[in-house]
Amino acid sequence: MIYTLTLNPSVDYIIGLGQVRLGELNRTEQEAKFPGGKGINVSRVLKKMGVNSQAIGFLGGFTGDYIEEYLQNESIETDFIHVQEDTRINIKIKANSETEINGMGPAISNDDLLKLKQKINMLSLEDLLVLAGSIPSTLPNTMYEEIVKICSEKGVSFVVDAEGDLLKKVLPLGPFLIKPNHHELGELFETTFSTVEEVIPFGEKLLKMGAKNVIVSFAGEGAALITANGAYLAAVPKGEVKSSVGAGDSMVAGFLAAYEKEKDIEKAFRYSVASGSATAFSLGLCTSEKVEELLPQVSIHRYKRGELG
Ligand SMILES: Nc1ncnc2c1ncn2[C@@H]1O[C@H](COP(=O)(O)OP(=O)(O)O)[C@@H](O)[C@H]1O
Ligand SMILES: O=P(O)(O)OC[C@H]1O[C@](O)(COP(=O)(O)O)[C@@H](O)[C@@H]1O
Repeated sequence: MIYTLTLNPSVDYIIGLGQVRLGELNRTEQEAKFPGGKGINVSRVLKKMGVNSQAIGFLGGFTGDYIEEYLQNESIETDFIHVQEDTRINIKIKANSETEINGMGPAISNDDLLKLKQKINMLSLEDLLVLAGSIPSTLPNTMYEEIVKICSEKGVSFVVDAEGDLLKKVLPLGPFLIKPNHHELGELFETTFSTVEEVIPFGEKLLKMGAKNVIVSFAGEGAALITANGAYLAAVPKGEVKSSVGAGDSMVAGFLAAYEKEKDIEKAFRYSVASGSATAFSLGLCTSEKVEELLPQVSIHRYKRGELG
């Protein structure tokens, strides 16, 4: 069974307007609300692809109720721990560019934390845990490390989609997959990238640090998959971006759904990219039909060393 852990879920409030004028009254021209948070998005896209998962983490207040009900209406299994304060609301502004304001999240008590660890302790060898997104500001930033240590003792495979130290610290324990975007990868190594090829040596460093498979996304510019058996580059489909919120999470879900079915890493990468773009071209997450439609437009080639010139 796949479990997705969202320590800091959100209601994503997406607003569209021509231009944002700071310090003035702005009115929206378009708005939408969705349950959000990286693990929750992974569970929702997995479901669309016919793969069941259980969504776990912390939810609280009216925003937490909204998320739980939404997931239950989509027949997604949930087992959240309920906390006192409200789950956060993340604001996504789509004007001439995309701006995000993500909340810090509710307080989590020691009791709640203990309940979560008990839940993780019940996972077994056949399970896979996706740890995705930020952690509420009251939790120690060793949180992922602690959870991953439990997984590693129990032989549970795990995937991590998180930034900075949260990601770095879990690498020695051997995540099956990590998916930084090019900004996050750049921050890890204190550098910047201008082409997708440039990320490959840094993906290889992450393999040496312990990751088994690394996908680096580069928004509309392409994506790279780096594995012990070689690296692949993907050109992403062209289209109109409606909202890229959840595109990265859709890549993780697309990869896992396809890998679960055929255990073919290159095919899984193709699905991953098609799923990311299908979400970017939608308001909300992708549908499986949109992913299938985009698949032929994802061209993948094996990267040959020296290609960089
Ligand atoms: N402008 C775009 N055109 C086509 N696909 C896109 C575009 N922006 C994002 N995507 C798709 O979404 C994936 C993830 O986007 P990215 O912005 O790199 O990740 P994240 O959402 O994690 O920041 C990309 O690999 C691609 O498949
Ligand atoms: O936990 P974080 O890092 O604040 O991110 C949470 C946000 O990321 C999302 O999961 C979207 O992530 P991606 O666009 O990277 O796929 C939103 O639903 C949510 O608002």
